[in-house]
Amino acid sequence: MAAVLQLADVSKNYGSFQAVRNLSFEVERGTICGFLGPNGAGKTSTIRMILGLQGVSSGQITILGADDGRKVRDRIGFLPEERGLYKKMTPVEAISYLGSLKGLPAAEGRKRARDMLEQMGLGDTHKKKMKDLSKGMAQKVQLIASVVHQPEFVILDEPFSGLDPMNQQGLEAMIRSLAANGATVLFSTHVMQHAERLCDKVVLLARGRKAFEGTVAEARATSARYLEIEGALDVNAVAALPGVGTVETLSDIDGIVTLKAALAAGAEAQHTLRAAFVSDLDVRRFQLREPTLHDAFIALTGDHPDDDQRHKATGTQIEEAAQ
Ligand SMILES: Nc1ncnc2c1ncn2[C@@H]1O[C@H](COP(=O)(O)OP(=O)(O)OP(=O)(O)O)[C@@H](O)[C@H]1O
Repeated sequence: MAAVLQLADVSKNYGSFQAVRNLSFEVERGTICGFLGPNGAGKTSTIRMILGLQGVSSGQITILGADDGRKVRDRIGFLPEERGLYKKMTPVEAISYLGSLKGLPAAEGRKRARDMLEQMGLGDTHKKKMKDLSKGMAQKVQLIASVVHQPEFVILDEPFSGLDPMNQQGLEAMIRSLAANGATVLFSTHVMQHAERLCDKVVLLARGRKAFEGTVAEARATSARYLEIEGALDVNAVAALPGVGTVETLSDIDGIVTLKAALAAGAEAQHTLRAAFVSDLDVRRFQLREPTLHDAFIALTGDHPDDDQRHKATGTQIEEAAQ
């Protein structure tokens, strides 16, 4: 598959501080790539270099065959992290104006703006000024403005931030439909769940360095499966069970603890559960969890990309021990 974006050994220094370090990765045409990392990892700096909005300190970037994003700006759609559209314009005016800067005729821009606003549930905002829209609404308008000229390559910097869960879902659908129509999408986020659901590929960034590049499944496979065990339990007794590696206490409420126990490669969770009952441990809940992208991120970088998401994990429940 042809790469529409290639970064080769790219670094960015701000004075003596190196925000991006020897970063190399590729994005193939027609795919959705998640650019992941906690706050301050260097995502925005990288995106600005990709777009040619700031120069690289060293290394090379090729985007849509060009050596500078500014040369192909009309073929790119960009949603910046800093939002704020022309406050006195209506959404239709703002969208068609930004489209016109990318070569889209005004009448066509207004028509597309009306259709896209309708699709995004903003059909009744036509007469309002941008300044009178809610933050989430204004963000959706800005998003529409960034893709109204139907760019080949869409770059979105933290597009999910500031949107409620319903609108986040709508944005996920929009990103999928952009890719289904042939566009390439690169979006940055520090919330792993969006990337987990959407991405063909993820690039994990930690303190300016690439920690991982590959599919979501490949990222997950770098992390161990684990057990979540709840009860009046002694950590050392759980650590001594067969197949169990390191044990972490997730919560302790009046002596009822929830433990996260890493499962050794090839170990059978059922075997561990049986041993727990034979040892007469007070197990009230026992679940086998598959590692999430979030778990993989922590395993790969030692960083927590988003503390709010820390305890959320999908998994297969083997058994709930009745009490
Ligand atoms: N113009 C600048 N001058 C000096 N330091 C900067 C500048 N821009 C960014 N930095 C620093 O570079 C590092 C990376 O910032 P960047 O905004 O690229 O990260 P990010 O991953 O996009 O984070 P966030 O999600 O918080 O925006 C941070 O430590 C930031 O303070």
